Amino acid sequence: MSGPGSPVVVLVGPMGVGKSTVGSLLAERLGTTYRDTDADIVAAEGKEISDIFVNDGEPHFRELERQAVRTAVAEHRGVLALGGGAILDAGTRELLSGLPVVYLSMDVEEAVKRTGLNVARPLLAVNPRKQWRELMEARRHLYTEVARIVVATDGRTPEEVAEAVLDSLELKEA
Ligand SMILES: Nc1ncnc2c1ncn2[C@@H]1O[C@H](COP(=O)(O)OP(=O)(O)O)[C@@H](O)[C@H]1O
Ligand SMILES: O=C(O)C1=C[C@@H](OP(=O)(O)O)[C@@H](O)[C@H](O)C1
Ligand SMILES: [Mg+2]
Repeated sequence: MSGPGSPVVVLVGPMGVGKSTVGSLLAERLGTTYRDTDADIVAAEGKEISDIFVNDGEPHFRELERQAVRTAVAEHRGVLALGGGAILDAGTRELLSGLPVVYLSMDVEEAVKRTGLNVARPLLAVNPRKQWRELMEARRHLYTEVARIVVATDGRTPEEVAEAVLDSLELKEA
C-alpha cells in the first residue's frame, strides 16, 4: 500500500518517454514536489550520468541507482521519476510492489524522435532504433510487472499524458 511515507506517484518507463517532463507537470498539478533519481545521482556524485557510465561503468551506476531509489522511496512523498533501467534490479521491483507505479509507454518511432539526437543517453548513442528495440525486449515485461497502470504517450503532449495519469489513478488536483 502507499502510505504516508511513500510517493504519491512513481513513474517508470524507457528513456525519453517523458518521465521527467510529465513528473514535473504532475507535481505542479498535485501541488507537491518532484524528485528524479537520475538527478539525485548527478547531485551526489557531482558528474553527469554519461560520465558515470563511461568512467565508472554501468554496474557502478546501477549500484548508485539502486541506493538512490531506496532513499527516494523512503523519503519522498511527492512525484518520483526513476531512470529507465532502475527496474532491472529485482530488489527495486520488490520495493515498488504496492506503490502507485505508472508505466509510461511509447512505440519505437516515438522513442527515436524523442531520444535519437540526445547524446546524454549513453545506452542509445550508436544505433538508437536497434538499441531501443533490444532494451525494450529485455525490459517490457519488467515495466509491466511493477506497474499498477500503463499510460501510452504516443501522439500525446506531456500535459495530456499528465491528465491521463491523474485520471487513471483518480488523483485530485491541488
Ligand atoms: N509527450 C511528449 N511528447 C513529445 N515530446 C515529449 C513528450 N514527453 C517528453 N518529451 C520530450 O522527450 C524528451 C525526453 O523527455 P524526458 O522527460 O527527459 O524523458 P525521460 O525522463 O523518460 O527520459 C524531452 O526532449 C522531452 O521534451
Ligand atoms: O534506461 C536506462 O538504462 C537509463 C535511463 C536514463 O534515465 P531516463 O530514463 O530518465 O532517460 C539514465 O538513468 C541512464 O542513462 C540509463
Ligand atoms: Mg529522466
